[in-house]
Amino acid sequence: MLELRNISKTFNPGTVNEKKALNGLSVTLEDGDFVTIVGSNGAGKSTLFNAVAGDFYPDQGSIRLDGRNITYLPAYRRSRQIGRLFQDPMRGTAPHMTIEENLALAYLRTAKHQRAFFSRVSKADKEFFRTQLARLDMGLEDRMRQPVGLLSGGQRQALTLLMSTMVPPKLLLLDEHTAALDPGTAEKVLSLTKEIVSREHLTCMMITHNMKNALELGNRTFMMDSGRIVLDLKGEERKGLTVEDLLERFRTGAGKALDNDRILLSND
Ligand SMILES: Nc1ncnc2c1ncn2[C@@H]1O[C@H](COP(=O)(O)OP(=O)(O)OP(=O)(O)O)[C@@H](O)[C@H]1O
Repeated sequence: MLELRNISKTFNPGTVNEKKALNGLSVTLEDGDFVTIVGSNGAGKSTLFNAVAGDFYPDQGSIRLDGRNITYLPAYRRSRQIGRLFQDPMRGTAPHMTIEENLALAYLRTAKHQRAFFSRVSKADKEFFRTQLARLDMGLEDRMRQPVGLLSGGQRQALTLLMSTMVPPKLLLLDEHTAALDPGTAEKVLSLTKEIVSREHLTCMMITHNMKNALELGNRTFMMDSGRIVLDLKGEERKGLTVEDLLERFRTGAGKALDNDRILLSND
């Protein structure tokens, strides 16, 4: 589904601030892979997502999505096939528009349902939105005419998740999408994530600083350091691993201890 070949990206080349954020990274994701990603501070996790989403073009290497070379495809054209959630629940939704209008925008802009005018949201579309919202189990189906700005962070993040997956994307990128939520809400949004990814059979990558989540969710875990994937754990090798095992494997793979202040500060 996703094939990255020898991707490199250096920021501020030739200056004192030069930083090699991605360093010849190669990996292939199979259809339906749900990969959790952990790593040290500045390992290149978000940069990897930025490269895949097309926020910049890599200095070298190639990116293929579902067999198509998208290395130099502009971000706005990839966004129809790649869903993305960020840590900040305020990103991804328009606060002054209603829940229904936000859903309609997300729905109508996808290739399959692309229609010229917003006014063409049909009664059937609205009913579809209502059913989808009810699945979130947050009562949002009864608040469809309310502006999104009135929702809590967790409700907004759940809505963004719905907007990104209502028409299943080829790839879903989750960049610490529950890190800014309180523990109870984070758990709820994570369980929704699990449910949607499994129901829609999505191919998904999720960056997390929660090592337990990294092992419990998905079928595969990448550990990143210095712009590379130093460990790619799946199948039997991944089963039964504890957080301590994971830290030890990282130490062996990267030749140093995992250095991430968010992991160290979290009580998870
Ligand atoms: N646009 C940019 N300009 C300059 N440097 C950048 C840019 N984006 C990222 N970097 C640098 O590239 C390196 C990788 O950053 P990235 O945000 O991908 O790390 P990360 O693994 O997501 O880290 P963290 O867990 O700390 O969020 C860091 O040293 C960062 O400062």
